[in-house]
Amino acid sequence: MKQKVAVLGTGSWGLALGQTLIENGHDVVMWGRDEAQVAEIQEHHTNKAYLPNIVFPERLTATTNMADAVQDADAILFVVPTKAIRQVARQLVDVLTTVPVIIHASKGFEQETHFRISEILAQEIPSNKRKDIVVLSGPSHAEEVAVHDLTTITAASKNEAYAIYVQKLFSNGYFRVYTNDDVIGVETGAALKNIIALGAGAIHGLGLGDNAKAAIMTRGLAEITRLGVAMGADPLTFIGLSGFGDLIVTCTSIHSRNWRTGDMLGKGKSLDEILSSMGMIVEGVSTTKSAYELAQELEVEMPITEAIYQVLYENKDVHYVIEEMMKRDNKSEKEF
Ligand SMILES: NC(=O)c1ccc[n+]([C@@H]2O[C@H](COP(=O)([O-])OP(=O)(O)OC[C@H]3O[C@@H](n4cnc5c(N)ncnc54)[C@H](O)[C@@H]3O)[C@@H](O)[C@H]2O)c1
Ligand SMILES: O=P(O)(O)OC[C@H](O)CO
Repeated sequence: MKQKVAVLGTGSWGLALGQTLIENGHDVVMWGRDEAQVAEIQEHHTNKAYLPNIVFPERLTATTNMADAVQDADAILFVVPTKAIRQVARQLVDVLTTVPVIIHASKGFEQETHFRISEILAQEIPSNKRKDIVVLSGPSHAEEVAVHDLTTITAASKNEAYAIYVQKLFSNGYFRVYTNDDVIGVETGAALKNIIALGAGAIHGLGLGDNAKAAIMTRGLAEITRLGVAMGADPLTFIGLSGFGDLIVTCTSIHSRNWRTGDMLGKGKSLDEILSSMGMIVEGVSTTKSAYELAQELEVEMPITEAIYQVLYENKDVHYVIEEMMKRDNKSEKEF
């Protein structure tokens, strides 16, 4: 059945998902705070800074007026950077006139509080003003979805009916959506893989070999699983799309902002220089800090995260942190 969906966020992922929904026959209005981005979508059906070669369908409209965007909405998709989720949710509550399904497709933890995104949304949007909150997450670069490259993704909710609602909303011939009931696992896998992608990029930038790439991905998955399980996730989720799947794509794709950031760090550029040239959100940088703090709080061993934290936040040299990691006490692969 045709649905009206408001997409909050006019970045690359919001646009690719908005286009997918339009192609599935739904009505979509995008909300963005950036007047220039909204005007470009309205007038030229493009966002040349984020998805340079894509012309979006004319039916994909955008506005800076949130009340207009969410009017009559059956579903509202949050796809702004994690740091903006709480503030955008507060703005939404003031203008909501329907009781929509809330979906989010962002990846990260709130700084300081370490809340997952669905937790922030549940705190800010009263339960009588919304239906369920569903997480949409998996190995999916906007650049590929926007040109209909085959993609698989997960819709996660404790309430199967709403996960199926989101599955049906987005599924089509190039976009296959699976359901999952492990919201914690899906959100933690999605957030934490960005840290490992920073490391995989750095390994590439340093000119290290394929063995090292395999090592960081495999041992990265081990520490993602350790922290995720300590936060209440099902360990099996981490061998699914939002764990292993997203880890592979983010650690190997040239489209990954996190991988590219790591690559440039490995080549000796400074973090400030890299982030200002990127012009797009690199969630792994703030997630590294949250995960480092969470690991200490929950007493979980995360040597790769710790090493990346030291490079990003303590100005340690990449070669030095790799050497220190390799010198750690011998251990069994099965130690958890
Ligand atoms: N790009 C992808 O391929 C992709 C895929 C899956 C998930 N994600 C996740 O989706 C989220 C958004 O990523 P993106 O790639 O679309 O980012 P982006 O950098 O391409 O765009 C971010 C958008 O958010 C807007 N924005 C920034 N701060 C804001 C604020 N305070 N209030 C309102 N809007 C604000 C920007 O103007 C921009 O339109 C991230 O959490 C990212 O990890 C991205
Ligand atoms: O470009 P990245 O590194 O933010 O990754 C985007 C998506 O999370 C990949 O699934």
